[in-house]
Amino acid sequence: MFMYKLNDGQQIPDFGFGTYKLNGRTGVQSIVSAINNGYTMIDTAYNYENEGTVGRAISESGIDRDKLTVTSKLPGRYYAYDDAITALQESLYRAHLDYFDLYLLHWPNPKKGMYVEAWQALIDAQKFGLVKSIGVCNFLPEHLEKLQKETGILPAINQIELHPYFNQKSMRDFDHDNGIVTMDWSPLGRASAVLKNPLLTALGEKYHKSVGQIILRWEHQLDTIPIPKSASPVRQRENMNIFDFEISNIDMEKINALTKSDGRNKDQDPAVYEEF
Ligand SMILES: NC(=O)C1=CN([C@@H]2O[C@H](COP(=O)(O)OP(=O)(O)OC[C@H]3O[C@@H](n4cnc5c(N)ncnc54)[C@H](OP(=O)(O)O)[C@@H]3O)[C@@H](O)[C@H]2O)C=CC1
Ligand SMILES: O=C(O)C(=O)[C@@H](O)[C@H](O)C(=O)CO
Repeated sequence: MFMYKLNDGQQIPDFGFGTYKLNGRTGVQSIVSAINNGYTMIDTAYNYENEGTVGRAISESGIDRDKLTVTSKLPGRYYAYDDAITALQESLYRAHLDYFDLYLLHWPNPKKGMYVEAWQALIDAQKFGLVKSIGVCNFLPEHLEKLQKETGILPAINQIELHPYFNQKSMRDFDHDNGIVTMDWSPLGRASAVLKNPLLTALGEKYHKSVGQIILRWEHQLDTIPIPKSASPVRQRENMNIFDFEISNIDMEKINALTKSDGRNKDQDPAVYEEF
């Protein structure tokens, strides 16, 4: 597995596992299965209310902690400095972990205007050793520029919605030009219509792969990190099995052309959408 080198010197895998909606005992079983299937990076969030589920799965899997990259996220209601530090400590407590490999601001929530204060808390949390790397989700160029201007420190990761119907070319370019690695949420479009797209279906037949594998391979070749979620051990294995083929440049361009300006799954435009 390829490792991305982050702007703070840390390294993270080029593929991960999403856990939104994996909760409780069945969630533990799915996450243990993902770890046994070879996933080494796990994405959770305070707001998924499953950091405990993730922690339990890590312990039941028996894997060494240092073989895993574990990510969690700070919800917008805790963006005041002291609240952010307390929430991060609570996240760690719930997950039964001493540190996160990566901790992200979950949404910029620009109307609330507190993401710089929260970012300062993450900068300090990294110094305290609570987290190895710090990043953001759903940040637009103007939000990143503000972090740079006011703290001098840019995120290591920007986790954004990315799939063939919303390929985020300009945001990817901005991240790349600023040394930020792009990670893809809902990389399979949350199993929406994209999985039935005729071009992707035809490419699946051409490369002898499923539509999901075509999409995830395309995201890999865009130099981004997909983190597909699946409760099913069979689909977990399917989703990881993308490292034995290569999509041609011409076919990459065809997939790139599927993007739509209104292609977001749920109309969550971070310029206006707020989540706490
Ligand atoms: N930072 C942010 O703001 C956000 C972060 N995230 C993170 O990104 C992760 C991934 O995104 P998510 O929204 O879950 O969506 P995904 O694009 O990963 O899609 C998950 C859905 O696809 C199905 N699925 C998985 N594999 C396949 C396959 N090979 N063929 C067909 N269907 C499949 C799953 O069903 P089944 O489980 O039955 O296999 C599930 O319904 C999240 O779990 C979360 O960790 C997500 C949204 C926002
Ligand atoms: O899943 C997440 O990380 C989110 O940020 C949510 O917004 C999620 O995308 C959602 O759909 C909530 O309704």
